[in-house]
Amino acid sequence: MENEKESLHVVMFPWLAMGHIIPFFHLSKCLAQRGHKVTFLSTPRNIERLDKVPPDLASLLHIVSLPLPKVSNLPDDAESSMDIPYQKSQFLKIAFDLLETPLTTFLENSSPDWIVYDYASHWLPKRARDLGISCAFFSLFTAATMAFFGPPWALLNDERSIPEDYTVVPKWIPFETKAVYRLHEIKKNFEAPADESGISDGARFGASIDGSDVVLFRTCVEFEPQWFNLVSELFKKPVISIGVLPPSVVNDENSGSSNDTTWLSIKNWLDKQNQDSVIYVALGTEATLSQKELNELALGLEKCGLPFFWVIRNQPRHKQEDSHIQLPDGYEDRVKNRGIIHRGWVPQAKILSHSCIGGFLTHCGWNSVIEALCFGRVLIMFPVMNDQGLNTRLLEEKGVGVEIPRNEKDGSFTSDLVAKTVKFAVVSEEGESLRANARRVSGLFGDRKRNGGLIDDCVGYLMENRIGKSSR
Ligand SMILES: O=c1ccn([C@@H]2O[C@H](COP(=O)(O)OP(=O)(O)O[C@H]3O[C@H](CO)[C@@H](O)[C@H](O)[C@H]3O)[C@@H](O)[C@H]2O)c(=O)[nH]1
Repeated sequence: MENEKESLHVVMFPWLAMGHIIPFFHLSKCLAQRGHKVTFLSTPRNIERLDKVPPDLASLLHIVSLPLPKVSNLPDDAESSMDIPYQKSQFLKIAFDLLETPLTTFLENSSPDWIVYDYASHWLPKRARDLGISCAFFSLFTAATMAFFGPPWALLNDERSIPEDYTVVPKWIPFETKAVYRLHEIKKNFEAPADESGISDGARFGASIDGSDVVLFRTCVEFEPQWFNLVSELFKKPVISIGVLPPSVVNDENSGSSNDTTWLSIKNWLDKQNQDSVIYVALGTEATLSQKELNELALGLEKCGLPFFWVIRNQPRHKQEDSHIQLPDGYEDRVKNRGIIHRGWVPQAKILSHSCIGGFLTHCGWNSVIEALCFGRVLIMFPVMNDQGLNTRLLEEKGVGVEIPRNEKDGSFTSDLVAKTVKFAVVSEEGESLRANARRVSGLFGDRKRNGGLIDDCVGYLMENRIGKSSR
């Protein structure tokens, strides 16, 4: 044990999506806070989008930029899923796969103890293993979602090939559950044909899990115990919960983040609203709406009569066909003072932490759900794609939110049902049990001590189980 280092060097390598880069960066800070060296790898434009490294962590947390190789059909400045329409995401994966060589060179030169990686880099475990580096696959998806996706053998063989296959409970789930996709949700996932990058997302997941030494989950085991036990069995390898990484909005106030001016003007409006009254509306960084869907959502918010703060993401600049999508004529004047439409990036966790927020109309991306439940906000659920439908089913079962009713096949919905669902969740007497459940769950999700303890345990595991434990 004489040569054993007392601290780790961990390399973090997320997929090129803000919903992945943000939690990888968050975990990086947690590791550095515990005295470990961390190298966070991403591409230049994504690195610019990150909050600054806190000065007290600068000596341990290093950001390294890997230029994204150019590929045809991918605009030069597109470096994350937020920059392109979903249908083009396979081209981003082609470029990402070309990072295999520069990443391997980096690993050869830096010899870290561990690399923590995401689902897209299916080639990474083999490269790391050849270099004697331990591999941790970091799941930014719930255990329920990962169990539904399946064990590596099912993923690698692309057991399911048509959307309908995903609307039934798979054979490897041994208990009753409603956690399946609706047809309209899974059809969206089929809009990015895998053959362009040569490998399906399922196979990427399969190889990433299969090649790992351990799977880390960003989840709360008490929230989904049955699912967590199931993934341990399905993956046939160590599976660890690192907790939910609750957002640290108080500390961020002093981080000098570029969001500060935006935040001050948003806070100014939020401060004027009554407690528990405002609907925060945001659909993450990837989901897009058709013109008809945008209209219905807008009219529903107008009809509900409650104050709202709606973040509308700038459509990807390269999505020509969407450039005409607009709010209904005169809408912003009609809802003026009661409804704020914000275009562009906002400090979402800070908004959700504000006491005026009475509910969150969300697409149910797992980061958004965690942020909302840390602050006990009831969910009005509007899943669009990816894992969002599966999250919605789990959250409905847990009684912390209600889904806006939609046609199962084509996803159509009405503004009247948007208004009715919002009012049910946020102000109705019948909705009180949902609100109480969401507040109760914040005791689990927002418990910093318990979540911090899980990171400590994870660090202990990484220290004990690195391949080159006593040789570096
Ligand atoms: O203006 C914005 C927009 C987003 N965010 C943050 O960006 C993250 C967005 O993540 P999420 O809510 O999970 O949505 P997506 O960006 O859509 O996330 C992708 O990644 C998630 C994690 O794998 C999946 O659950 C989603 O389905 C997938 O679309 C959250 O931390 C938000 O707080 C901001 O801070 N400000």
